[in-house]
Amino acid sequence: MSIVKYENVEILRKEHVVLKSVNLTIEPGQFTYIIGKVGSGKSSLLKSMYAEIPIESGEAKVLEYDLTTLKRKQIPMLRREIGIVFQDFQLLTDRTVYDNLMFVLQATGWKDKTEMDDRIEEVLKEVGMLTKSYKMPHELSGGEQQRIVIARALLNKPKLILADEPTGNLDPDTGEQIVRYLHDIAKEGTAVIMATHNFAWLEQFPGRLLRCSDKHIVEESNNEEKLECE
Ligand SMILES: Nc1ncnc2c1ncn2[C@@H]1O[C@H](COP(=O)(O)OP(=O)(O)OP(=O)(O)O)[C@@H](O)[C@H]1O
Repeated sequence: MSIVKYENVEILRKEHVVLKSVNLTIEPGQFTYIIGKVGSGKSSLLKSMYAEIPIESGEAKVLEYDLTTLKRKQIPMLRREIGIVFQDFQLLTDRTVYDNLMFVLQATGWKDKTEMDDRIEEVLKEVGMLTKSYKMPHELSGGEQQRIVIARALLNKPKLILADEPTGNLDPDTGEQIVRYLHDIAKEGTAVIMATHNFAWLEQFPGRLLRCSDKHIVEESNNEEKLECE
């Protein structure tokens, strides 16, 4: 089963067409970059995938959910299966890393305390942040916070991760580490879609390249071998 299947989709923001005739299929384990100018629709495309923006026309499926008929009460179920790494979903500043992660587990129906602790430990280990679980977010650097955001996105073993400019505010080395984590996650079978302005990453972390341009999604390359950048 494809992770995302869009056919002839149109995406509007306040009655203004942002993207049209979007035909896009994302398969498990695919690592996809979305590039394009400021305001070209990268975030809007990703937001449509977690039902933040409605799909006005066309056919759109994400995992087993049909976005065109999705009921409001199904949205949390869909989001539980997607890891979201977005500026709009920062860590809660009033609680520790551990409590941030626990909050998500509780909100998504986990009950067994030992299982919850084990899962928190696993995801923190995965992003190299095991020793930071009792830190408050403000005690962490931007890169460390972003790693925790990724750990949080991994909690429910998502089949899809949507990341919007995950390296935006980071220095190049820390940014590289973040892309490396996401790329490794894709190698283990999770589809990752990452909007970015910096597609130089492609050299180091091969993937599929889509461009938002002139209200369309253009496939620049679908070759996961090492690619030449512009
Ligand atoms: N909340 C909103 N309400 C109405 N229009 C919006 C909203 N957010 C974005 N838009 C419009 O939708 C279009 C696409 O914006 P979007 O944020 O998807 O672009 P982007 O490619 O992600 O840009 P950036 O590189 O700046 O993140 C722009 O014309 C923008 O003005």
